[in-house]
Amino acid sequence: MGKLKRVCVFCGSRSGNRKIFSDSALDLGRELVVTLSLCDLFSLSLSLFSLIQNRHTYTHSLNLSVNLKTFVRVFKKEINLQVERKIDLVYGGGSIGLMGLVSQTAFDGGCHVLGVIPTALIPISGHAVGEVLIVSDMHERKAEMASRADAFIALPGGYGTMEELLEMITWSQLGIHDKPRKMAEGHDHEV
Ligand SMILES: C/C(=C\CNc1ncnc2c1ncn2[C@@H]1O[C@H](COP(=O)(O)O)[C@@H](O)[C@H]1O)CO
Repeated sequence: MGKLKRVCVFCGSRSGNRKIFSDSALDLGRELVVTLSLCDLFSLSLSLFSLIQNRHTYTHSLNLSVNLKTFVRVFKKEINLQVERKIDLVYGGGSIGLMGLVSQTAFDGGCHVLGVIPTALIPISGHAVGEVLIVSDMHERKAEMASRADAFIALPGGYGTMEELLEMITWSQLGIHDKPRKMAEGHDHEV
């Protein structure tokens, strides 16, 4: 499978009564962003340097300047790979409940956020961040979300979340798509 560019997140329109629910929404938002801390950068640089040192100890008689050049080249390449890992989000729109938490976190971290919302829900869904796609009904919404995402993740939620996830699983069973699905309900269930 190629690199994930955009994931569709189904999640509660409320935050639920357990801290783990909102924590999982915040964690997922951060995972989409992935910004390395200085500490991450430092440990990554150390491990890369020692890797290159070890490799070159066998081939050259420990030529430090060669190793440093190689280190800088590999480090730059590796850093770009890591820092540029932004995965875009498509979700049900609005700012209520877990939907608000995951979308705001991804948006603040620089991910593109697309909320797909039926006209009738706009008045009860709160202000959305990012791009908003207004659709006529729930069926059109689901079709848009499904076609624009490379994978589906379900966070904790209620009947709405369950229904959306089950439909994606059913579509997969029917061969309508073969996109990965993952349910994160506090624990990690593969579905
Ligand atoms: C009825 C309530 C809020 C309605 N507002 C919604 N706005 C946007 N999207 C919604 C809304 N309600 C449900 N959805 C969709 O279903 C999923 C969440 O449903 P759940 O029952 O809360 O799990 C979500 O992924 C949306 O796509 C006040 O609760």
